[in-house]
Amino acid sequence: MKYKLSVTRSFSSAHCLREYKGRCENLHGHNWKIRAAFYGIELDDTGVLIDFTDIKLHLSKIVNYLDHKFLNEIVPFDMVNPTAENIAAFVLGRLKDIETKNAKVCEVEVWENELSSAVVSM
Ligand SMILES: Nc1nc2c(c(=O)[nH]1)N=C([C@H](O)[C@H](O)COP(=O)(O)OP(=O)(O)OP(=O)(O)O)CN2
Ligand SMILES: [Zn+2]
Repeated sequence: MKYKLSVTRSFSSAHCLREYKGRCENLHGHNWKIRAAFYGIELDDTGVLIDFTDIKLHLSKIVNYLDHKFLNEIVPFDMVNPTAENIAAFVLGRLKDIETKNAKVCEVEVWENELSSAVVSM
């Protein structure tokens, strides 16, 4: 069997898309939502793949870094366009810090709004 756990957080921040031909090149904001998923096949002795609390804590730290910021001014988005795709990839990379023997980060989904999201997966 395979197990997949998800934790979701939200934050608000502003961005503008460089080289974008349209209104999104102008400064604007979103109420972003992020879902991070871990997968694995082996549970520990307590029946847990990875503690939701560990994911929540780490995801909250990442979200705090992004919250109420102008994303284009903070690393890595001072160099990399702050698209939903690039934000998802950034969060996925940071979540590798809490991977365990049993649980690996497999997917991050970032919503710009209720209707549009980007998913990056391993
Ligand atoms: N593949 C991607 N496409 C776009 C991204 C992105 O991150 N990845 N980002 C944008 C802009 O951020 C833009 O703000 C999105 O605009 P839009 O889709 O028009 O949505 P709005 O939140 O502005 O609301 P609407 O009311 O639906 O216009 C563009 N594309
Ligand atoms: Zn936008």
